[in-house]
Amino acid sequence: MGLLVRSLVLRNWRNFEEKSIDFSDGMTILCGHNAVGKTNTVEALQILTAGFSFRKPKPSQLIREDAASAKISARLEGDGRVIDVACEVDSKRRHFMRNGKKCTSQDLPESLMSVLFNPDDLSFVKRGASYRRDELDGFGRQANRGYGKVFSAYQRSVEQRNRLLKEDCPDLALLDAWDASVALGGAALLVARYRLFERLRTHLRAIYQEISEGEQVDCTYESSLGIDLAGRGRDEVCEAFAAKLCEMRSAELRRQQTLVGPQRDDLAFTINGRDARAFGSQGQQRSIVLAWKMAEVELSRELSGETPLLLLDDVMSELDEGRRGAMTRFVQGSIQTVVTTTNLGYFPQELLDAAKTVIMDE
Ligand SMILES: Nc1ncnc2c1ncn2[C@@H]1O[C@H](COP(=O)(O)OP(=O)(O)OP(=O)(O)O)[C@@H](O)[C@H]1O
Repeated sequence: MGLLVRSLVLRNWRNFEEKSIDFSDGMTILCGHNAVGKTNTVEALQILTAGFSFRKPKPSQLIREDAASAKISARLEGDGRVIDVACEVDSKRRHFMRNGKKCTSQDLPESLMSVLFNPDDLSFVKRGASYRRDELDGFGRQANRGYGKVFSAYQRSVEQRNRLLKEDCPDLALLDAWDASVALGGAALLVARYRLFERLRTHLRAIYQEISEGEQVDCTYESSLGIDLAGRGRDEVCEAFAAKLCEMRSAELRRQQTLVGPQRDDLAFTINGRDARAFGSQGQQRSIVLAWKMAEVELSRELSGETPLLLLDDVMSELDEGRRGAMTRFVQGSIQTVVTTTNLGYFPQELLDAAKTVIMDE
């Protein structure tokens, strides 16, 4: 089964002064009333595995009110290995450690990746494009350290180019230089992102068909460069990007921002050939996100050779019986899962018998 999270310790973390939790190899259910700290616990697990939090908090928000710093740590065990990961937070930044030595957030997923599914994800198909891009990039950053570096470098170039575009009279020679840098970095990100997308898409199609009794889902990557990225290498994409920046120059000067590139792309889903956003029922759209998360689990396994940690934050109550059943069957396969709920009634007895339940109303 690979590495598993054995235990978690939270100190001055959000609403917790001091809290320790031990996890089972299979499913651990964190059950408790609203605001008891279930999501805060899941967030700590995500930070110690993925290296980031879906809430995108400032460091100070992670520290318990009236405390100066916070610390979370987890012990990972499996296949004869023991790895201790930790994150200390002060008011300005987070400091990561693996086996007592300093490391970066990008080092953590090399030990164990995680896939998180929460109620906000249920509108994955319908929400703004940035939500879908974040999902893809968040997965990419875990799957490959290089992805994170390429992503951050591109983001910095675009920010600097945007700053220049916002000046009263931008220096056009300098803008040319930024165009070259943005096209180069953007092409690297696009090629990496598209490769990841293609592999997720393959799993998505197969899983969706299984959970929806034969309906066909598909997903396309919509590039703001107006090109099909399939089969294109970095040089070709860089050339297309540079040409597009030339074409867009007057519009970008007018609008004072970079209007094309990975930060403008989107994913679009179809069900049996029809646009899932416009025509899909709420249930079908939820099946897409369920299948997408399962696809991330499968691809994590493929890429890292380890089964990721699955974090299901309060989603069981949001799924209808059929989809809850699909999720239940999926987690009954060998994957360590941490689930939060306010109500154990959403879980079949068979699952409750096999799971470890941690009551958090303290
Ligand atoms: N830095 C902090 N210091 C103190 N309390 C905090 C801090 N950050 C968050 N909290 C509090 O933690 C509490 C628990 O939040 P959490 O989101 O984990 O709840 P939950 O158990 O998942 O609840 P629900 O079932 O409603 O989703 C909230 O009341 C929140 O205000």
